Amino acid sequence: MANTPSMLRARVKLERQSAQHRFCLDVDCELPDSGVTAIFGASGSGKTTFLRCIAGLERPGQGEVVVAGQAWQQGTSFTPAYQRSIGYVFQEASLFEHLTAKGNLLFAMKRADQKVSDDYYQEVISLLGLETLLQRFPIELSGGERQRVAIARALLIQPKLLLMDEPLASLDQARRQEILPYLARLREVFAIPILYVTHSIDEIVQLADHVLVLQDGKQIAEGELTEVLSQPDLPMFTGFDAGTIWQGQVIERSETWHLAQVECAQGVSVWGRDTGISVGQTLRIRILARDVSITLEDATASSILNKISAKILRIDPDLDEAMLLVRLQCDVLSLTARITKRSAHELDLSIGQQVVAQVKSVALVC
Ligand SMILES: Nc1ncnc2c1ncn2[C@@H]1O[C@H](COP(=O)(O)OP(=O)(O)OP(=O)(O)O)[C@@H](O)[C@H]1O
Repeated sequence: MANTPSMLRARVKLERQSAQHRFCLDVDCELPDSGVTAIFGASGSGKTTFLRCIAGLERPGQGEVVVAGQAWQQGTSFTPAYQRSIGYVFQEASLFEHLTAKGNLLFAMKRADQKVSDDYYQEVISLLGLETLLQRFPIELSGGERQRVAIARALLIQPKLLLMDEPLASLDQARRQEILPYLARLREVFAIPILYVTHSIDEIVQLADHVLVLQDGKQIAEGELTEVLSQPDLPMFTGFDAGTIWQGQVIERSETWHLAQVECAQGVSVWGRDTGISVGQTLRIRILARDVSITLEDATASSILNKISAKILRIDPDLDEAMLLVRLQCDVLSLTARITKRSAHELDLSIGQQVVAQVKSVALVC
């Protein structure tokens, strides 16, 4: 079969057997060769093992790994890890402690397949905001700064593929928020495909274009971000975490109220908390079903700012016996409301009914 150079092809089967435990990874997927693909799943589902197979750090019994038209594993041929053009960023930035940040970067550049141009070096330094950190030793850097150096180091290898294994997991919430914009810019500026392992749905929403979901070593979903995160039958996106993702453009900011308005479809917009984003910028917003309520008519005296006309498409059971998931259509957008069975009964909700969905602005971050 001819390889499709535009896709990242990964078919890996690997079995681990110990006295107490058997684990089998069985993944067969074609991922986009650009943008960020999030590898998502519970602890122990095989995310790191999958990444290690792509990197050549594990040798699956059966497998095919083709990246940018190059077969790294196929039939009996297996390219060792050091010959694969990969940048790998781990949970903890493992920098050489005896070298400055710059020394660590120069060391990586020697490993690059091609000479690193001054322009590329400067672009990486400025993208990760490292100008003032270059002369410091790792011990003099914060966790977030160390991780930024580690990401720069991975980029300076000029890899064909960037693997990131929970790069923010060792950082506190403030440091994560500090690094996320760098990662978002990295996705925009460099055309390197990124496989990004994470447990965090928020990180996926902010960064990923594509998602691969693993459970017990098997892929249970794969596809475009909004499509996968809206699947009602995936256990990790149901119940308390059920939600929908809307993408839109900031059309107004209110400095008085610290709110921003995002238009997500013709005539469908929501107000959320303003984080300083500019008018005209596009962003994704995750609307959790538990932050959406339903009324039969537009209640004028309400604390809720977002009232959206909607039609009921489906009413599904929830993991919690007391709750229901009401699937709504708002123009071309879908939305889910998580309400009690009692409310659905008292409002006498039915499929096809026209209602008003109320979305709490306080729950939305723009
Ligand atoms: N070196 C090893 N030897 C034996 N079993 C291992 C080894 N590393 C991982 N495993 C097992 O393989 C399975 C997959 O582990 P893996 O680290 O890939 O999961 P993960 O989804 O990345 O988990 P986490 O989110 O906790 O990092 C688990 O059952 C784990 O216990």
